[in-house]
Amino acid sequence: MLSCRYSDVDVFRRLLSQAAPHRLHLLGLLLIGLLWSPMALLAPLPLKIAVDSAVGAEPLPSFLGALVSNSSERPLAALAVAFGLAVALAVVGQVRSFAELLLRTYTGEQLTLAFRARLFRHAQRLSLAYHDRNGSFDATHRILSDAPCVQWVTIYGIIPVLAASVTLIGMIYVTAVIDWQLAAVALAVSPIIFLLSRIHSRCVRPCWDQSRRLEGATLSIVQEVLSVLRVVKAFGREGHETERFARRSRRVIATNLWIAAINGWFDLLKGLVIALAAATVLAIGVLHVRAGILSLGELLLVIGYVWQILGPVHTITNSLSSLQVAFAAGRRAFGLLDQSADADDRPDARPLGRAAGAVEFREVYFRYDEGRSALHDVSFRVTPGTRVGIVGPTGSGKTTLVNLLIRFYDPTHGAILLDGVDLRAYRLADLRNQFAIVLQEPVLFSASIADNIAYGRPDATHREIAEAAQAAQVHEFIAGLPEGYDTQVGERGMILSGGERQRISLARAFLRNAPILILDEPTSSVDARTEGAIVEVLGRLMEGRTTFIIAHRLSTLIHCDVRIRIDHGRLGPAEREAPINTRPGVLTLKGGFFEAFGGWSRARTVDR
Ligand SMILES: Nc1ncnc2c1ncn2[C@@H]1O[C@H](COP(=O)(O)OP(=O)(O)OP(=O)(O)O)[C@@H](O)[C@H]1O
Repeated sequence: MLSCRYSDVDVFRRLLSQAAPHRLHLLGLLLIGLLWSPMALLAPLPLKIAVDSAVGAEPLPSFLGALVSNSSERPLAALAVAFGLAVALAVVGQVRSFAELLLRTYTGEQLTLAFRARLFRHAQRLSLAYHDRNGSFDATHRILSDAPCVQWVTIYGIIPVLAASVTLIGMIYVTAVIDWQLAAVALAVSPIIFLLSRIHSRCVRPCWDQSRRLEGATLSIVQEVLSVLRVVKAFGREGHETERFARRSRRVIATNLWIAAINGWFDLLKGLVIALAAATVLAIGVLHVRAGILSLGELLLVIGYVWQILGPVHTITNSLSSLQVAFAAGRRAFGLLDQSADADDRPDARPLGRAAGAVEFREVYFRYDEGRSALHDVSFRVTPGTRVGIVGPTGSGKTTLVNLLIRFYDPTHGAILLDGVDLRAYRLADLRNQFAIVLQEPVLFSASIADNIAYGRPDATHREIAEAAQAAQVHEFIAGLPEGYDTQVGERGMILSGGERQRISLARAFLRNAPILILDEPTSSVDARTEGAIVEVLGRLMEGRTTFIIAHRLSTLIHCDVRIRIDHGRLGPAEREAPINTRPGVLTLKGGFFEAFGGWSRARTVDR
C-alpha cells in the first residue's frame, strides 16, 4: 500500500518541516499554552485560603499576609482575597483562551492551506497513469481530508504535550514541597499510564490507516455519481448508488466502532489507574491531616494539585494516542507527495521555443501498466504542417498515439521525435507549449467565456480573445449574450450547448496558436448542421500547423493531407484514398515504416 511504508517518526519529522515556516506562530501558541501552567498552580489557592484562613484560623500565605495587618479583620480579608483571586484567575483564563483560540485558528488554517496547496500542485504534476490507477478522488481525498494532519500534529499534538509537560513538572514540584509522599504516589502512576498509551497507539495505528483508506473509497462513490448524475438519473440507478454508498459506509462505521472500542478500553484502564492513585492520595492525605502533618486547606490544595498532575498526564497520553489518526493521514499525504511526477525533466533538458512541427514515431511500443500492448511497432514520419487523419476501430490505439505525442505517457520502447529530437530531451513545459488540443467532449471551466478562451494564454488581450472567437465563428453568439465575454459558463460549461462549447474550445485553440494541433473527434458530439460549420473552422485552424485529427466521420477528415489507420495498436496499410485534399502530401510504405512527406506532389500520390 502506497502510504504504509512510513514510520510515525518519519511522518512526524516531515510534518514538522512542513510547519517550519509558521514556527513563530507556533511559538506564540506554545507561550500562550505555557501560561496555563501558573494558572493551574494558582487555581486551587482560593479554596485553600477560604478554608484555612476564612473558615479556619490559619494565617494567610506569607506573600498575602502583608495585605492584612489587623488580625480581627483577617477572616473577612481572607474571604475577599479568595474571592478576588478566583475572579481574577477566571478572567485571565478566559482572555488566555480567547487569544489561544484566535491564534490557533489562524495558524491551523494557514498550515493546512499551505500543505493542501503543495499536495494539489503535486497531484497535477503526477502522471495520468497514476490517476488512472488510483482514481481522481483518491488524490482529492488526500488533499482535502488528510492535509489537516499538519495542524493536528503541531497545534493539537506537540503544543498541548509541551504545555502539559511543563505544568506537570511544576505541579509535581509544588506538591512535593507540601507533601512529598503524596507527590510520589501521584508520580508513580505516570509510567503506568505512558506504558498503556504506547500499547494503545500500537493497537490503534493499523485501524486508523484502514479507516482513512475506506473513508476515501466511500467518498469516491459520491464524487463519481455526482459527476455523472445525468446517466445515473437516466437509468434510474439512484437507489442502487445509495445502497453502494451505504455498503461501503458500513465498513467505515465498523472500523471506526472498532477504534472506539479500543480507545474505550484503554481509557477505562487509564481512568482506573488514575482513580486508584487519587483514592490512595486521598487516604494518605486524610491520615496526614489527622496526624497534623497537613492542614485541611493544604489537603484540599494537594488534592487539587494531584488532580492537576493527573490532568496533564491524561492530556499528554490522549494527545499521543490521537496523534495516530494524524499520522495515518500524514502517511497518505506523503504517499501522494512521494509519487514521482509525470515525466521529470532530465538535468540537461533542452529548452524549446517554437517547434517547426516535424514528428516521427520510431518503432514505438506502448502498454498501460500491466495491460496488453496498446501500440505495437508504430513508425511513421510527418513533415511540418502535415495534416494527419487517424482512423481505426474503437480501442485500436488512436488516442494512445496522440497521448504519447503530448508526453502524457512515455513509450515502453522506441522513441518519438519532434524536429528530430527525442521528446524526452525537451523541457516538459516547453514541449507541452507546442500543442493545442480540442477534445471530443469540450472541457470548459466554471469561469467566464473570456477566461475559458484565454485558458492556454492567460496574458491574451481582450482584442486577441475576440479575434480568436471570430475565427471560431462564435463571436456573434458571445456578443449577443447579456454579459458577453464575461458570461459565467457554469460547472463544465453546462449552461451552453455542445456546439457552443466546442466552438469556444476551438477559439481557445486559435488563441493558443501552437505549431501542433491535436483534435480528438472534435465533431462527434455535435449535430450535422453544427458539424459543417465546425469542419470549416477546423480547416482554417489547421493551416500551417502539423495536425493530428482522430475521426470516425469522413467529413471531418476532409482537410487532411494523409490518413493513417491503426488496428489493434498496429499501423495498418496506407489508405489508398488518403490524401483527400489538393494540398501536397503523399504516403509511402517501406516495409513497416510509414512516411508522409508534405513536399511530394499530389500527382505522384495519385499515380501510386
Ligand atoms: N488509461 C488506460 N489504462 C489502461 N488501458 C487503457 C487506458 N486507456 C486505454 N486503454 C486501452 O488501450 C487500448 C487503446 O485505447 P485507445 O483509447 O487508444 O483507443 P482508441 O482507438 O482511441 O478508441 P476509441 O476510438 O474508442 O476512442 C484499448 O484496448 C484500451 O482499453
